[in-house]
Amino acid sequence: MTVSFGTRLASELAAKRHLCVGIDPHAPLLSDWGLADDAAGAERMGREVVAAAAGVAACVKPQVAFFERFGSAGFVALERVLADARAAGLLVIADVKRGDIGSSFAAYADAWLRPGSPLEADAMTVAAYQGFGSLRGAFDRVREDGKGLFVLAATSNPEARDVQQAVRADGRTVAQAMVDDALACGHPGDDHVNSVGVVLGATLRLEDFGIDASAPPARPALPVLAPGFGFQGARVEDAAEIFGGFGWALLASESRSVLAGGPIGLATRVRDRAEAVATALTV
Ligand SMILES: O=c1ccn([C@@H]2O[C@H](COP(=O)(O)O)[C@@H](O)[C@H]2O)c(=O)[nH]1
Repeated sequence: MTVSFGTRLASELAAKRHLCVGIDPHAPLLSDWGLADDAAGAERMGREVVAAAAGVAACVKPQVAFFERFGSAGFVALERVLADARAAGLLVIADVKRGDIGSSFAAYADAWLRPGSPLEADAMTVAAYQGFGSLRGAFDRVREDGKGLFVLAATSNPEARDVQQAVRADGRTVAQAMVDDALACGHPGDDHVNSVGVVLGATLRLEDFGIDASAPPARPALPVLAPGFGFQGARVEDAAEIFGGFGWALLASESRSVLAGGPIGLATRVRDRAEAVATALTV
């Protein structure tokens, strides 16, 4: 049996690595770094982030949109960043937020999770708004190839609450149903951490989404990818307070706040954020 994504993530968390460094080559950031707003600039930033994050952060999260905007050259750049991350032993979460009818979604899973694919990552972000079952094409990748999924549940953008706070016919919010459904999927080898997790924004009050963060962690624990720290306003120092029982398997994600300021001092910024979140989540 393949080693599950949940097992690999559990090792990172056991080593108190809870930081996820986002790789978001925004045009103004590339300019700050003295790089051109092109695929070569995005590649250079991505590879420097990987070098700074290796051994310090649990994972990196390339925001694929910032590579995709350069077309095929952007994908080649991303492939090189992914190869570096794999070689550095970092987990990679491709932030692609894919979702579609089952047959098309399976092709997305093939692109981002199939072993040997040029864009292979360890996990990808997915949207289940066409029904949780539409993600089934990725479940084989989870169970057979040891890959992971992060399902959008309560996202950090303010517009999302119209959809995610809506109450379904079964009385649960859409967000809570995503949490429940994610926990029900996974890999048979997931002992401590589930291979399928959710995205919960750090800027939110989870109770507004019908999510009870005070409950003790499930076993295996639901991994939570939490963007919204740093630039969007949440503080990693408050991670335990915000996420309660979800803190056990929390990945606190920061992109712009770590990338701003250029390559000089990048390693120190990554280390500082990694230490701050580890301290916040140490009970
Ligand atoms: O709810 C969500 C889901 C994903 N994101 C993504 O995370 C990063 C956040 O970047 P920062 O610079 O740290 O704000 C970005 O790639 C978003 O697309 C999110 O922000 N919220």
